[in-house]
Amino acid sequence: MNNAVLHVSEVQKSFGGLRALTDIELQVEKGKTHAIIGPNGAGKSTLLNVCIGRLPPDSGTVTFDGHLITGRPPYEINQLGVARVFQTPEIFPDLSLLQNVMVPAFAKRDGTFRMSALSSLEKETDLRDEAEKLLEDVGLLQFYAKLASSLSRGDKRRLELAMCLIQHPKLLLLDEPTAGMSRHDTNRTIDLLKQIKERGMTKVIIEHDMHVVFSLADRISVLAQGKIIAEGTPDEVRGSPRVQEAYLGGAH
Ligand SMILES: Nc1ncnc2c1ncn2[C@@H]1O[C@H](COP(=O)(O)OP(=O)(O)OP(=O)(O)O)[C@@H](O)[C@H]1O
Repeated sequence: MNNAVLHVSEVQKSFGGLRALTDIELQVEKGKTHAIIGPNGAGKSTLLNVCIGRLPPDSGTVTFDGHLITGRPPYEINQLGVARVFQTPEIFPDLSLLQNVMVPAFAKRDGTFRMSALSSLEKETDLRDEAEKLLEDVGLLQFYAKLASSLSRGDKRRLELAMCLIQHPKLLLLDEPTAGMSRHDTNRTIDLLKQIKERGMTKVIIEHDMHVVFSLADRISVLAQGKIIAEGTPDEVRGSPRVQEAYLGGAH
């Protein structure tokens, strides 16, 4: 695939005697939404952590936007344009929602962020306007002055999404972005992620909710026991007997 912005090649990762990833090949095309699905313990989060530099692979390479990023620390990979939303949201609990969204933009622009600079943050009207717009997009504007610690888990997830979007990443990695959300909020998040796609952002989504996967994905890779057992369009994956046997089953 010539237009791949993310290319994972021959990646292996073990934890002691457990092989979490075996010979992983993944190519994510620019501007597309690529879902990674698979049963619990299949290796999805491990793969994402390898891509963002949180875990070094035992062997193999990860290339992003022409840069070899294998073994580089997470902040360097982030500076290259990779942002991610985690299963457990990583937010600043003692800051307001608005401050939470502004901090990553400030940090990206200046390279570092000092808490002492926080009071000057809110005087940056362009940044503040953009942060408010993003809070509106994720449905949290009415709570902008509240402390982030007061939010539900699903709302923290949406706050973290806004914190990612203000960085204007080239690649957004989402680990179960709708977990803990009501069906209404899930659908709202799907709509938001569709809008982001229209802006040309590439996304990799790990998701258990097949409604979310089939609403958003251009391509799907299926992981089972650390191996990619299928890759293709949603229709191809849905029709694969191997996938049905390994994962989708009757329940999905
Ligand atoms: N830091 C770690 N140390 C030891 N084993 C780990 C570690 N992280 C993951 N594992 C193991 O590696 C395997 C893959 O885990 P991983 O979390 O990547 O799966 P997953 O597909 O994301 O699962 P889930 O859908 O439940 O989040 C599992 O057997 C898990 O127990």
